[in-house]
Amino acid sequence: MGERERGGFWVGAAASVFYPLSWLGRRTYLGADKLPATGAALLVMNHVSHLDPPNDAVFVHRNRRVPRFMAKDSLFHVPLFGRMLAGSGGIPVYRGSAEARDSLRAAHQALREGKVVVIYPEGTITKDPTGWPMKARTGAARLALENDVPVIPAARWGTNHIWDGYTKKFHPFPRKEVTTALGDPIDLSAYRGLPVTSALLREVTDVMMREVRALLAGVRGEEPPAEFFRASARGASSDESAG
Ligand SMILES: CCCCCCCCCCCCCCCC(=O)OC[C@@H](O)COP(=O)(O)O
Repeated sequence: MGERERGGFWVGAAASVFYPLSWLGRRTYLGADKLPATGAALLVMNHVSHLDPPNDAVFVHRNRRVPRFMAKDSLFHVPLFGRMLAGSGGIPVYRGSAEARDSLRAAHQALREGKVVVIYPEGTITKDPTGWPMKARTGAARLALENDVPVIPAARWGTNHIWDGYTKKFHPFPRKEVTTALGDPIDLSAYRGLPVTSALLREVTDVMMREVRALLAGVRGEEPPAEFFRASARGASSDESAG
C-alpha cells in the first residue's frame, strides 16, 4: 500500500466527528479498489440521507484519500461545521444562481490539483419516495466533460434507514446495514471534444446517473424504475448548476 494522502488540521477535526457518525451503520464497501490511489477523480454519488457525507467521507478517507466535497453554500455558514468544511477543502455550490459557475471553477481547480472531488449531482436528497436517484442537475457532467479525469460512479444505501431526512426519524437500533459500492470509471470518450451544449450535458448527466442507479440496483437487489423521478418543484429540472 502506498502513502496516505495528507489532510490537514481540519481534515483531522472532520475525521474525529465523522468516524463516530459512520459507526452508526454496519458498513460494507464494494469495489473500493476502483478509487484511484493517486491523482484526480470525480466521485459521482446518489444522495439519500444527511448521514451520507459522514459515510462517504469516511469511505474515501479509509481508502487513503482526502475527499473534497461539493456542498451547498449555506453549510459553510454553520458555526464550526462551516469552518471544518472550508478548512478541509469543501467547495461551495451556490445552487440556482449565476455563481454556480464559480463553484465549478473551484472544482475544476481541485481536479487539476489531483484531488478526489465528491459530488451529489441531484443537489439534494432524492425526492423519489422510493429512494432511487431523481433527474440530476448538469453541473457534474460539465465537470466530467471538461476534465479528463476518471469519473467513478458510486451508490450508497442504508444511511436513509438510520436517519430519514424528510420524516426526521432517527432509527439507530437495530444497527442498519450501510453499503457503499463503486463502479468502473464511466467511459465518456464518445462525448469528449464535442461542443458542450445543454443537450450534451443532459445526456452525459443521464449516462452517469444510470450507472449510479445500476450500482444502487445491485446493492438493493431490486429493479430500478425506467425513468428518473422528476421533482415537481423547480430546481430538479435541466437548469445548469453544480448539483
Ligand atoms: C473522515 C475524513 C473527513 C475528510 C473531510 C470531510 C469534510 C466534510 C465534508 C462535509 C460534506 C458535506 C456535503 C454536503 C453535500 C450537500 O450539500 O448536499 C445537500 C444536502 O445534504 C441537503 O440539501 P437540502 O435539500 O437543502 O436539505
